[in-house]
Amino acid sequence: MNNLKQEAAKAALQLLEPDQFIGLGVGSTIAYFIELIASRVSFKSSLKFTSPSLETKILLQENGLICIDNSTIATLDYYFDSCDQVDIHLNAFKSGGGVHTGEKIMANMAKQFILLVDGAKMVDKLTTKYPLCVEIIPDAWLSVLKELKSSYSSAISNIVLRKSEQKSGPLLSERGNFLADIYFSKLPDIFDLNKQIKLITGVVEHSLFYQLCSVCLRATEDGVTHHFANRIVESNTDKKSTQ
Ligand SMILES: O=C(CO)[C@H](O)[C@H](O)COP(=O)(O)O
Repeated sequence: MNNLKQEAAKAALQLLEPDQFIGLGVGSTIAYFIELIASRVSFKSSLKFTSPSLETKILLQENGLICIDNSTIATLDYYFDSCDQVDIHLNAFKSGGGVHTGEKIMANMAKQFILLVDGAKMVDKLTTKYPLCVEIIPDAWLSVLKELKSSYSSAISNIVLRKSEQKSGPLLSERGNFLADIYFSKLPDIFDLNKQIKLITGVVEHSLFYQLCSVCLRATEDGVTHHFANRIVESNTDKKSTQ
């Protein structure tokens, strides 16, 4: 599986050109991508990077890549990230990292949001395998919980407030908010879910990335395919040099 993540990251190298401004998400796929950029891209010193994740920012610095403060940026050439699960229309759950608010801001800023996945992450339709993570302003935690339970009573199996393992109490997001995972027994229509959860007062953002992704590079044992919405347009046979 890790090998396939590396293959997806390798295919993404071919999109890079000198002087681009690039956003990067977080996770093992993005860590491979950073290592590959640092070791293989001859024009890496002309590239500028940013990330919503402190972990990724540190990795960029450790690899000698230029990392810019994200609050000073309005446009990116590309935003690269992975996800927990993506459907054939390129809607994705990005719940794992708990940094979906910052990730969504970057996906919106980017001319193109590119997902890098191993084949197993792509499904016809999103499932209940992963929770929907919701960032919530702490004052509103109980009222949001009440509203979620009343609006989705028949569809939700559990709602779990993320807790810190290293100290007692809730885990805080980068913005000092709570993170709650909503587990569904039956996934509501994702068009409605995307809109309705955001309408709850106190919800900052949720981890469903609805119609935000431009292209998904999907690596399987047979190679890397480029998915645009529900079409597979090209296979990764392009050997544009990054040396
Ligand atoms: O969505 C994410 C973070 O919010 C990550 O991209 C997701 O957890 C996948 O990570 P990995 O590349 O380690 O499989």
